[in-house]
Amino acid sequence: MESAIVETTNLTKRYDDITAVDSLDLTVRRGEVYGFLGPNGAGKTTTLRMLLGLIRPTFGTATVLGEQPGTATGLARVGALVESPAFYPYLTGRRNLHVLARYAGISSSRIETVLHEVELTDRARDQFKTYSLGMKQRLGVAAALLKNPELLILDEPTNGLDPKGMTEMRTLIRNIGQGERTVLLSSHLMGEVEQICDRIGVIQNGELIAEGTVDELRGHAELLVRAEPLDQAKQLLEGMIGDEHVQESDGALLLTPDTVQAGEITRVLVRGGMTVKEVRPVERSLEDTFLELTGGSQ
Ligand SMILES: Nc1ncnc2c1ncn2[C@@H]1O[C@H](COP(=O)(O)OP(=O)(O)OP(=O)(O)O)[C@@H](O)[C@H]1O
Repeated sequence: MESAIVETTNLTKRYDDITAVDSLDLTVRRGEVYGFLGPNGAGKTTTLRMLLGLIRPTFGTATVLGEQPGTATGLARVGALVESPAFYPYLTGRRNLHVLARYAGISSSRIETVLHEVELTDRARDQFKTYSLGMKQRLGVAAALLKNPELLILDEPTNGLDPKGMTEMRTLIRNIGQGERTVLLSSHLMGEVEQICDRIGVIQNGELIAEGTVDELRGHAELLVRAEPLDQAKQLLEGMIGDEHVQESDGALLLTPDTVQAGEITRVLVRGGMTVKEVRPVERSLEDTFLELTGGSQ
């Protein structure tokens, strides 16, 4: 059994003096929805194109479904929506899928299944040019699903969609990603990957700067402490848990997680003669983590 559906080692792509992707080591596991998150220009599309064998790495390797990217047997098991797919505007959605299926040697029996999967059955008789952007994008996903792929790769699937289209696409991706099928998608919207992905890889300037589940990346809650006098409380707590775990912010102290319990902190401060006004955990959002990791660029 394959340990990973996608695995890259030192994957690097250079264009002259631009390093678009820099020594990337990422792992996508079977059955998960993996979000490749990063600001514009971070190297997401370049990475996905390497995984599909559309471009060659400068260094490093990638394995997709146990094979090198771009082999015929590998590609038969991978569906992708990386560039906007070309559909015939005057043909219906269904007819367009027929053309693609025939071209790819896929049985037309899949067509109704995929139309149903992307919820386009009701509009399948309409010409492609009458579709909303969201429907066009969903037809693109339907096309990628025709070969019933084990791995579906989607590059910024909600880009350019209105809020309703985005919600529909996100629901669709969650549904597609249930069960055995693996989905790898890129996005620059952290709220989006937080909603739909099981695991996330954060990329910036071509480098993978974090990888993990939403919970792992978010980290544990910090502890907020308000006590008077604050500078004495700070000194006391620094002595107790180390300078690096105590930060002053807005007239309060923020203690990094996994160090001590609220009760213990309170006891120590009170015993030290300080007035304790508040000790409570503060949840970090993934947004905080993302902004921290990427230095605020999005
Ligand atoms: N063919 C190319 N020639 C030269 N530079 C390129 C080429 N393709 C990509 N780049 C550069 O590589 C970097 C990464 O681009 P890439 O498109 O992979 O980023 P991205 O994360 O997908 O961003 P976006 O969401 O804006 O597409 C950018 O600086 C881009 O300008």
